[in-house]
Amino acid sequence: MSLQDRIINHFSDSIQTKQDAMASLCELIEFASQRIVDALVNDKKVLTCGNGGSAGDAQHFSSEMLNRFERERPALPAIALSTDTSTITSIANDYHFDEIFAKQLRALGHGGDILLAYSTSGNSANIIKAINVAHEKDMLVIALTGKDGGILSGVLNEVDIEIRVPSESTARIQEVHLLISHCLCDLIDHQLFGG
Ligand SMILES: O=C(CO)[C@@H](O)[C@H](O)[C@H](O)[C@H](O)COP(=O)(O)O
Ligand SMILES: [Zn+2]
Repeated sequence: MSLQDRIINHFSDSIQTKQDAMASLCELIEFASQRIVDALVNDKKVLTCGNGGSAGDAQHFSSEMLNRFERERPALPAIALSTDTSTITSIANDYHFDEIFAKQLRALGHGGDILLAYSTSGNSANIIKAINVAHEKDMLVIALTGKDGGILSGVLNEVDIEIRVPSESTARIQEVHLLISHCLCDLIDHQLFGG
């Protein structure tokens, strides 16, 4: 296969995954955006986490909340738990890598806040531990996953929301997670500020 054929395959697979996701996930994305808006109007915040490319997604979303998405509007409260290298390395060094999000959440999360967790496999132990802490604190969990949802899908409670991208490919799932994040930003802005 030529290099250009490989590129065409990546684009075709990405387009197909997005079409599959569009056909199955619109209602859940709408519902998730409404839960985030409910939290924000009650002076609560969104805490985000993820590993690797998903750490990038977590901070991408929080920066669009804190700064702006596509319009001028007030800053919205969000914290990415994947960004503070001093805190992350010390927790991993002194305790365990599985604790890097959970320990921050114990300090920063409050009842009514939302944990927005990104995991393509649903099997990252530090995400599972963060979800357990979120539940202890009466936070709602919105999980962006893929594949079969992994362990994560089994630890969510009945009010949590799992948005599972119908794909087995980590890269394709991440590409749709980014699109879903931008949908959430747009829907949040629209519900809060109109237009
Ligand atoms: O970006 C990629 C692959 O596209 C990688 O960095 C990937 O995010 C890492 O392998 C993560 O550790 C995978 O974690 P998860 O999505 O299974 O929770
Ligand atoms: Zn990636």
